Amino acid sequence: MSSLCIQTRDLSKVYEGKLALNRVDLDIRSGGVNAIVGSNGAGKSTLFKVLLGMITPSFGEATILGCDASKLDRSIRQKVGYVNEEHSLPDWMRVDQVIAFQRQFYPQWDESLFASVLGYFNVNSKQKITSLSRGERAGVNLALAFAQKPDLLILDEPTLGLDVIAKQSFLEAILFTEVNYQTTFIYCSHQMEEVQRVADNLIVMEQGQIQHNNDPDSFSDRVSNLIVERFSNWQTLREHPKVLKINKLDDLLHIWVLDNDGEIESLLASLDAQLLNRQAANLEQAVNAFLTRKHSAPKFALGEQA
Ligand SMILES: Nc1ncnc2c1ncn2[C@@H]1O[C@H](COP(=O)(O)OP(=O)(O)OP(=O)(O)O)[C@@H](O)[C@H]1O
Repeated sequence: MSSLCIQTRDLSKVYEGKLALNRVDLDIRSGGVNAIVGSNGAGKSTLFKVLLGMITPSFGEATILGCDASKLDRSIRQKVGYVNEEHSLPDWMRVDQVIAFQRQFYPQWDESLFASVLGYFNVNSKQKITSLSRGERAGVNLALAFAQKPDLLILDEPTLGLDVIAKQSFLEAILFTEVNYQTTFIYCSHQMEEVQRVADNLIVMEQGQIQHNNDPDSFSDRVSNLIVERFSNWQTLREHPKVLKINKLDDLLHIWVLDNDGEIESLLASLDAQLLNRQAANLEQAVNAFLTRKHSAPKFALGEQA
């Protein structure tokens, strides 16, 4: 059995009365690619910041590579890479100066890995960081993180702003590094096709809690789509805890159900609704339906009457 690279118990973070992490118990095994998905504000970045010792939890515990996250020493920090969503870099430096600066802190620094990742971006090493485009800045940041050859690489929305080719290369770099250097990846993304392609494990966060921590297929298997003819009081189904979302399509309703055990079918029969089809969800549909359930929404959607 492989060891755990992350373990949290009862981990909670409250910001000025706002609960961002709600008693999170999370185990992540060493090795493999772990994708974290969740709505905006679900607590993904907060979780990363606690794990990296950048903020202190309100209560509970977090361990990273066997060490208390609030007491990480240099030897552990050298084994952990982090790329934040802003791709923050020292704007006043040139690219080659940033490389020289970073390299000295990482004994495992791999120049050829740096060059391979950065090779997908048209970056001149004499350029000032401030002159880089958003995608180029992301490219430099990712190349720096990969070149450190960390045991654990945490990436917060790494592909935001990358073009299609750069995105593809980034995914290939993840797979290459994972296989060749046994790096554990934890990255959050809103792009399900990416997650489908690279993730061995899927962590779904909702309102500061972990709702799934297992392989992506087992999550898709939990969601099914019941297609029924539209009936008069269908809106009442929206309140059912197993109903994630209902789409109206012409005279049909697509009812997305979590952990379907036949209860919704029985309910439909009692309402004289005709079930036309039952379909399995793919990963994108499953995540989309799941996150709709508790997603913030205005009292009246755009175009609806108050
Ligand atoms: N410094 C802060 N002060 C107050 N509230 C905060 C602070 N940082 C985050 N929050 C709140 O905590 C919650 C979780 O935020 P977090 O950034 O962790 O979410 P996220 O899942 O990373 O979201 P996104 O996908 O939009 O990046 C949000 O409701 C956010 O408004």
